[in-house]
Amino acid sequence: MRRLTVLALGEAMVELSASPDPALWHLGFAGDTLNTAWYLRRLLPEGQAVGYLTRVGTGGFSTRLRDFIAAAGIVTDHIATDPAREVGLYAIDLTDGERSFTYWRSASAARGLADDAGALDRAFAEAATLYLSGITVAILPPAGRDRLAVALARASEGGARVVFDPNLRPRLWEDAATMRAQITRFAGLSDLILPSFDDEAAQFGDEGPPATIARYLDAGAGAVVVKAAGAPVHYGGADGAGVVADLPRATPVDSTAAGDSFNAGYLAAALQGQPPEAAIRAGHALALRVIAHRGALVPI
Ligand SMILES: O=C(O)C(=O)C[C@H](O)[C@H](O)COP(=O)(O)O
Repeated sequence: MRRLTVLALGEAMVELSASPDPALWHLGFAGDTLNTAWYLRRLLPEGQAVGYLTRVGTGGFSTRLRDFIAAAGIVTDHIATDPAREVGLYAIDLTDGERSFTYWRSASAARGLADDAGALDRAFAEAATLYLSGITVAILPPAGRDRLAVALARASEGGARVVFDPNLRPRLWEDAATMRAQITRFAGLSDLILPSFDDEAAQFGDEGPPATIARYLDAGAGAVVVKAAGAPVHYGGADGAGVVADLPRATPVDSTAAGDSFNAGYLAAALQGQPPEAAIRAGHALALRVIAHRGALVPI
């Protein structure tokens, strides 16, 4: 038995989200893979441990972030410290409930999360499922991406399952061609990919969700579930193929973390043995609750 049911890896940041009073901003903590880990911790049974792997600094905000993750019940043993750097920050701007982000993260400690190959191997050996995103890869220097790919391939050979959300953020990448090449590379190392159709269409030119599925299966992914913001969800690959069409829709208060929470709902259901269609419904139901509130992490 591996100690961790899921180990998520990536960057957690200080989050500023607007409040009804325009002069007041709410300060929280979030980051795409942390959001998924946070919801997973709430959805999985007590005995199934969820861990988070990142790097933080030594200052007050870093300490508070680490305490926040621990207080959520997430295992923090794989959070390393960089005495020379600090955690990043992002703010959510809302236009009719649709979110856009402003980042201050270019020198964050998390950019070094793959600096130590031995630490990656030791952490990955403890986890049954490894969860990462395109943002996890985007923030790394080229050598970090290579170390991460090697460690994931080794873990996969050792029996770990790799789950990847491409979470395409062109602004975080040096250029679009590198983004597409690296996303395709990490997709090829993954057992399950959870892309969002609008982003995939914009960056890869996919004509419909079946094209997204075909492209990622061609890249070497095991299975693909294409999120679609309330439109029918298509899935294909090793777990079977189909479309879930009759999903309820809602107007978001804040769409932040819709995708991250869908992933948590999907994974929690799949880890309890649910088939893809039931897992998709569980993911969608959680995302609907999350977009009814401001900020990425909302009480459920
Ligand atoms: O952009 C980043 O680096 C972040 O991690 C900030 C956000 O918390 C997530 O990106 C939300 O993700 P969505 O589910 O796509 O709304």
